[in-house]
Amino acid sequence: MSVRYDDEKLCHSFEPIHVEDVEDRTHESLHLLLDRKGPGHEFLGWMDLPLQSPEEFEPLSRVAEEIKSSGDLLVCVGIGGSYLGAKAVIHSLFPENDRIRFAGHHLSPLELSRLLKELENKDFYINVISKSGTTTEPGVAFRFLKQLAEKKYGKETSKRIIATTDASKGALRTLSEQEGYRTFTIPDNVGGRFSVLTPVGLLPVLATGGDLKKILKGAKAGYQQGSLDDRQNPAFRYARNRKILWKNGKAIEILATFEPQMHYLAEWWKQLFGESEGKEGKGLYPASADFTTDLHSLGQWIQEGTRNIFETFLVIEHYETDLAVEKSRQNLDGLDYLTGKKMSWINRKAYEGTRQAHEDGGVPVSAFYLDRLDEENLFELLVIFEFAIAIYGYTLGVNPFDQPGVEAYKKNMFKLLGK
Ligand SMILES: O=P(O)(O)OC[C@H]1O[C@H](O)[C@H](O)[C@@H](O)[C@@H]1O
Repeated sequence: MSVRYDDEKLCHSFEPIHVEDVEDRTHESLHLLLDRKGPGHEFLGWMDLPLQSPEEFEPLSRVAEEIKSSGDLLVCVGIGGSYLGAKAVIHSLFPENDRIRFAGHHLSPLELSRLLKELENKDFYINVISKSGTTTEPGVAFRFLKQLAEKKYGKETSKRIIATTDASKGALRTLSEQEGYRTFTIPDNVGGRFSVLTPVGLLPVLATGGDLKKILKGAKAGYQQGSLDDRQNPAFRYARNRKILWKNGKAIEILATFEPQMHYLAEWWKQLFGESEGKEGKGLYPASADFTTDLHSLGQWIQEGTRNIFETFLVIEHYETDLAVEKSRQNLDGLDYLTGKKMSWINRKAYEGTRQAHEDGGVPVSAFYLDRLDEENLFELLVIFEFAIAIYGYTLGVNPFDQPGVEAYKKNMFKLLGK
């Protein structure tokens, strides 16, 4: 177990009467999930994914290896759950990898033009990812990218495009079969935002250097923690705390980290939580902050603004790469008091100081500690978050596995586009 949830101080701030009531409801919700009897139970395939064995991924590992060893760029085309898991993991673990690009998660002519221009002079693979196979943003981007690939590679194009989509439905499946692309399947019972442990997340992550065995080890540890039928289960405690805070008028949760490499992890978390809990007039607004950067912008608001927020920190305990401050000749910058101190230690003190300040300012705080930033810790955390939001959704009485509200903007857009 490398991921630890610390909510001790937070729990002391709760009135016992609030805890008891919510604790029972959370326990029922955990059971609803484990017994697979709650709303949306047909989308619980994500619960089985952490228990897969590396052998089950052989074809996927082979393609990932082919891309990795080619030295070519990999362009991942997808939006929402079809790109955030891979982006979160790659940005956290391999930020130095300059052979991955993401497209299809926006409608910007500027960004897409820039990418197409860059690709003119480079060799590339495309991994187009869409569960429905009909999403507009990746569909449009893929049309441009496919045309460029066809111009460049002619008949060889089909060797350079890999589609990750539904087993039988959707335009992407039909197109892939007609064009002879290699395909990987997103299981029917796994929703997009829960798909990081399917080919959706794993092909890009493995092609970028991720270690499958470590990934599955971490995911299994997350499963063991998140599915534990015990009130010490961190996903259970986190869900219960969120419910108590929501019931007591908190509207916004800020997921805050002191590690910029975890920026996209928070973006992944925002989709996972936002789409799962924000419905029927209920749910917390999942927001995020990058510290210490945002302490110089949002810090004022968090410290003294409307008291409808609480904060969850993501903290890395040990850094493999570190720097120590060296003594200067004249101490002109006044920083000699830090001589010999490591950056990780300074970062930790910034966290401790911030946490105390925010607690003093009336912000309820808890934290997830990761022993280090690697595949095992990261996937353990991702799976704990998946369990937590499923349990929390059930405490609210909503179906955490649908997202009916996302259709509203699409309807209007399609009308305006003349679809
Ligand atoms: O994978 P796709 O079918 O292209 O869907 C991509 C994303 O878009 C939708 O609008 C949903 O709200 C998301 O949950 C989903 O992850």
